Amino acid sequence: MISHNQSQKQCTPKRVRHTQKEDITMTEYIIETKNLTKLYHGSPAVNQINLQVPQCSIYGFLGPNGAGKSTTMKMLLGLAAQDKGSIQIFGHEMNTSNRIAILSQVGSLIESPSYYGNLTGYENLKISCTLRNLPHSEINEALRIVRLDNQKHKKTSHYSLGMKQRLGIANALLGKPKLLLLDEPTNGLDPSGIHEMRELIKSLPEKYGITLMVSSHLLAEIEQIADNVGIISNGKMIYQDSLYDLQSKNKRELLLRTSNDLLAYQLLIPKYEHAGLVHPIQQTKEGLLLPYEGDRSLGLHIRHLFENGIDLYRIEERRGNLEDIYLQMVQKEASL
Ligand SMILES: Nc1ncnc2c1ncn2[C@@H]1O[C@H](COP(=O)(O)OP(=O)(O)OP(=O)(O)O)[C@@H](O)[C@H]1O
Repeated sequence: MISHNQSQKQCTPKRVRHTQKEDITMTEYIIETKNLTKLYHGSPAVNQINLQVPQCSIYGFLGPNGAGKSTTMKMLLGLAAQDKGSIQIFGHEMNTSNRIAILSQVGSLIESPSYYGNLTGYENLKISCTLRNLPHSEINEALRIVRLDNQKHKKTSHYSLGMKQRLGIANALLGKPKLLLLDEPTNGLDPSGIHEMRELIKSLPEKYGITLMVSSHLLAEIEQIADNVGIISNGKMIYQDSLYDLQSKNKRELLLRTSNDLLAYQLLIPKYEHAGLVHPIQQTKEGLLLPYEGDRSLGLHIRHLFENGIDLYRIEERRGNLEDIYLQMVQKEASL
């Protein structure tokens, strides 16, 4: 059973700002790699990455297909040998003598789990406990955390894909790990399965003090669960910071809907062109998209429109599309 202590909130997720490295001690990173590199046939699948996963966070490891996410996770789990660089987990540099002890506190779901279909979820976990020399008493609590306790006596051949994935997480939770590595855990799930998985992942740091590293090729997925983000492309880490910092890269804009958008455009454009901006206003189906303005200059614009007989129906603050920023980063790396 996940112990009483572990069920209590042990830590709150830290939103570490990587721009303030001087404030961060080494032990605040539960995983830290230095120049971690993996070569396949002489070319790097993972190229000198310095991963920094803060304790009690959900670290979203984002990158397109083939970027090197699985290879990185496999190296962290000792399933693939690195060619260069070092891995530190729980503050200890991994080597042949401490690897097993460190990894005994790490749970993972790397590939789609396979089960004995004619056995129940409970029986499958029982086998896993026996093989890993873990007490069977942990099984019920792990099943409860992933909300499969009502389905534990069903054969796994009758489980949905979402249930199989959650059983995989229950299996990873056996042994009460402090760290969980999940490789694309929502792959192939339907919207309700994705929602359940997302809620489960989000609950783990606060409720059970578990740090998670979760990979995905979908920014929208990572955006909904992660505190910190690492973006990998072509084997290289091209961005690593808090999700908040990534989101703040989004430029703010204002959407204006007026009684006469064309005239409003003609009235406002000279004000921006005087300031030297090129194509500052976009005419869209929804209205005019303007650069973000402070209260005073926005007030002047509104008065100008009003004095020219234009009614203002709506002003909304908009953020640019984070997906575009992500794609630009990835495409820039791919073109180098
Ligand atoms: N065993 C292997 N032998 C040779 N090349 C490999 C091997 N495993 C992975 N690669 C290559 O390494 C690169 C990174 O693959 P990896 O599976 O780590 O990417 P990924 O980001 O996890 O992608 P996906 O989202 O598609 O799973 C790819 O070019 C892949 O073809």
